[in-house]
Amino acid sequence: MAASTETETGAARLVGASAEGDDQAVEAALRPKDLSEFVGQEKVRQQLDLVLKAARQRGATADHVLLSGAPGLGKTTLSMIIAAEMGAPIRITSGPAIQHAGDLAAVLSSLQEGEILFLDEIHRMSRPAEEMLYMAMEDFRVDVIVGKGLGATAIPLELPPFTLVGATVRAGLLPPPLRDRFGFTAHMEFYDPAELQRVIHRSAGLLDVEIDPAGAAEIAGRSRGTPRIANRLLRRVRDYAQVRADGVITRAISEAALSVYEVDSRGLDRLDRAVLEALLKLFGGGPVGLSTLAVAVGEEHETVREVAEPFLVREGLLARTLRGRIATPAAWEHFGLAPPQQGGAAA
Ligand SMILES: Nc1ncnc2c1ncn2[C@@H]1O[C@H](COP(=O)(O)OP(=O)(O)OP(=O)(O)O)[C@@H](O)[C@H]1O
Ligand SMILES: [Mg+2]
Repeated sequence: MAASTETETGAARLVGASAEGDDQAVEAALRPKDLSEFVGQEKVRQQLDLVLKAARQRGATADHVLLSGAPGLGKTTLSMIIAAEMGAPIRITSGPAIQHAGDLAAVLSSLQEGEILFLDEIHRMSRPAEEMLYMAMEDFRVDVIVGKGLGATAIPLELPPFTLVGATVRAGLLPPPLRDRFGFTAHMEFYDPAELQRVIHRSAGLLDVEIDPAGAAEIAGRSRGTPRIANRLLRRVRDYAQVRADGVITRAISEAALSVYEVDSRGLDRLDRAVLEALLKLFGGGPVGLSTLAVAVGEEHETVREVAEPFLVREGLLARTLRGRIATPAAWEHFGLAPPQQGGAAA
C-alpha cells in the first residue's frame, strides 16, 4: 500500500514526523512519564484519566485502548504512561512483527495478569492474527490450532485479563470488528504552537539548555504541530547555540540555526519550498498536473505527493483539485508574492 502520510518516505528529513535511528535514545529520555507531564491533548488526557482511575478503583484491568494519530504525536509515549499509571508491566510489539496467528498466541499466552500489551501499527497485522485477537480481547481466550487438515484440532487456552493498547495512524484503517472491541479510542490531534512551546521548554530543561520564551516560540512555529519534530529542531538549535553563540537559545538564535537547516518560518523545508515555488513561479499558481510539477522540481511524483504535499495541504498552502494542483492565496503570501490578477496572466 502506498504511504498515505509522510511516514515512510519522509524518514530522513529534519521535519519528517517519523522516528529515525538517532532519535531513539534521546526520545526515550524526553518521554513524559505520567499523564500530568504529558503536554496538550486535553480531551484525551481527561478521558484516559477517568478510564484508568475507574479501573484502579475497581481493582480491575483497564479496558482496551486504541490510540490513533499521525506519527510523532505521542502514541508510544501514552502507552507507556498507561502502564505507569496502572502500575503494570508493558509488553511492546507491532503489527508487522506478528505475521502468523502463532506469533500472537505466543505473546498472549505469556502475558501476566493486568499486563499492558502495546501493539504498534496494529493495522498491519495479518488477517489470521487479527481474528485470534478478536477472541482474546473479548473473552481472554484463544484457540490454538494444532495439526493440519482433517487432523487439526483447536485447543482452547485461557488468558489472564490484560489491557491491549493498539496504535495506528488512522482508526479508519482498522476493520470495524477490531475497532469495536476497544473500550476507548483516543484521537490524537496535531498540537498548537502554545502546546509545542511547552513541550520545548520541558525538553530544554531535561537537556539542560537555557531557552527564552521567544526562542521556544520560534521553534514551536516551525515544528508542524508535532512534538517529535519540535524536540528534533530543539536539538539542532542547541548545537548552533553552543557552537556559534553562548549556548542560550533566543529568537535570533532559533531563526539563524533553522535557516542553516533550511526549515522556514512555517516549518517548510527545501523540498516543500521547491514544490510551492515551482507552482507559483513556473505555473502561475496552477492548476498544474502532479507529473508536470514533479518534473519541474526534479523529483519523483510519489515524492511530491507523499512527502511534500500532505503538509502543504494541511497548512492550506496547496490544494489538490480535479484539474491539478493549485496554490492558495496563503502560498503567494508566504513567498511575499502578489497573486496574479483575476483573469490575467501570472506575474
Ligand atoms: N504530549 C507530549 N508531551 C511531551 N512530549 C511529547 C508528547 N507527545 C510526544 N512527545 C515527544 O515526542 C516524541 C515522539 O513521541 P512518540 O514516540 O510517543 O510518538 P508516536 O505517536 O508513537 O510516533 P510513531 O507513530 O512514529 O510511533 C517522544 O520523544 C516524546 O518525548
Ligand atoms: Mg510510536
